[in-house]
Amino acid sequence: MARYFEGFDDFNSHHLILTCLKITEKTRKMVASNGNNHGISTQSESNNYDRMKELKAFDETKAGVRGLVDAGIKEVPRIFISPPTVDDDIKKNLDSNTESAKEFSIPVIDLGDIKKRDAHQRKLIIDQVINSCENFGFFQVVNHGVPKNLTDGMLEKVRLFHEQPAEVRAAYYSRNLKVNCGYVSNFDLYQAPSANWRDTYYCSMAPTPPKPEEIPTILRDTLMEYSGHVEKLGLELFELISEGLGLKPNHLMDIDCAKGWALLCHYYPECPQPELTIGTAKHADSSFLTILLQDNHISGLQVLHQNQWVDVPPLLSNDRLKSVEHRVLANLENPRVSVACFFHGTRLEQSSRKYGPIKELLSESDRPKYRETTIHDHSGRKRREIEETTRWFYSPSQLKMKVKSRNYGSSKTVDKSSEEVDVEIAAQGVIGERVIDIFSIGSLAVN
Ligand SMILES: O=C(O)CCC(=O)C(=O)O
Ligand SMILES: [Fe+2]
Repeated sequence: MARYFEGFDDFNSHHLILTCLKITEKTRKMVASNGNNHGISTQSESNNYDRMKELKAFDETKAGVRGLVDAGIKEVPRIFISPPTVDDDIKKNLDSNTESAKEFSIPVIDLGDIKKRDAHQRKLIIDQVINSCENFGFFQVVNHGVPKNLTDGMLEKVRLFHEQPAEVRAAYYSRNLKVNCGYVSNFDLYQAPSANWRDTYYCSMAPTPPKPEEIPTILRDTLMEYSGHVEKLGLELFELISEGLGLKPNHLMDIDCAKGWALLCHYYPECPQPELTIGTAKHADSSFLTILLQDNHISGLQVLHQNQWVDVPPLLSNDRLKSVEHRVLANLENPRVSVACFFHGTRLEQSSRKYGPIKELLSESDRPKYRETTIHDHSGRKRREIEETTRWFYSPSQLKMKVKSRNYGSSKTVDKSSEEVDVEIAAQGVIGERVIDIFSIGSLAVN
């Protein structure tokens, strides 16, 4: 461990370029001469493992996972190795072409000319959206109105950003997520049980858009153009989903679901031992809606459906009223790129808007199951506490609670009265958690 990062002792912002170059050279030589992992411990070198120190050393390179791969790493460093309790099915599912997984395929919805469709045709599309959301939690859309040259261009620019020399990327590296835009490897590097094989450029687009000069030149124009299109698509989907729920078309917009949103430009470098780590660990998005543009060539995205990991082939997609679990596998051969657009609502501390069950959907027999909460309260520390204790999934159509334990091993569905649910949630200290499930409408992948 010490050897690889030694040269970073004198690392500071004034000497950023010089130092990075020096270390990269030094590391290359070391890899060439030793053929080892630059001193970062791997599975085969388990003695003297100081995880926190290694995380910090990795973070301080500001070069991300791409930097490790460029330095010629041959084994996955231990900080990236997924503990078997969290994802011990990774290896098994690297080949998800199992018979059971093949039974399912992701619904594909054609949104073409939605504005020009008559009421009957529009209703058919809305039904498809709502059914896919309820039954699958994820769907792909085609004819979504985002031009192909723009989606291709966006993916290419993201790739170029992450493949710039390390010293150029390092200038954007920031773990201070209060800044509008930045580059970072693993937002939760110091909290997660293992690091993801992934780097990210992120940009918060609303409610306060970035100043163009805040965005790296290599991404600037394409990112701004793409974000205009993806926002339009998001608003369209919020409208369809509102209508599908039997609400006014602008209901979800009126409650500010589209008011705050961010773009995450992910890059998954090729990985020497993909069976030991994961690109993105299993999770459910906490946004109201996620629109995901994924790589045209490299697969890896999988959605959990009826306890099976189902591949999401490169194409355009989405979910409803439950936030489906998904993950991205690491892969041996080539880097993978994706752009996730999260409509997360107003997360600002000062925003007092509260979210809870949609009142119009409640009735005498369908009473509220959760108390109201603000997005700010719901996210951050509470979110982590929730993940460490219990995950709750609520599908209003089924009126059932799904309880998932942290070790992902057990899952059961139970019917509860609202009083029982409140008591149980209060006991866990996660009051108000329903905001995820009622509004976390899901993920939409675009190609
Ligand atoms: O890269 C992907 O395809 C998925 C990323 C993702 O799930 C996320 O950012 O929440
Ligand atoms: Fe996600």
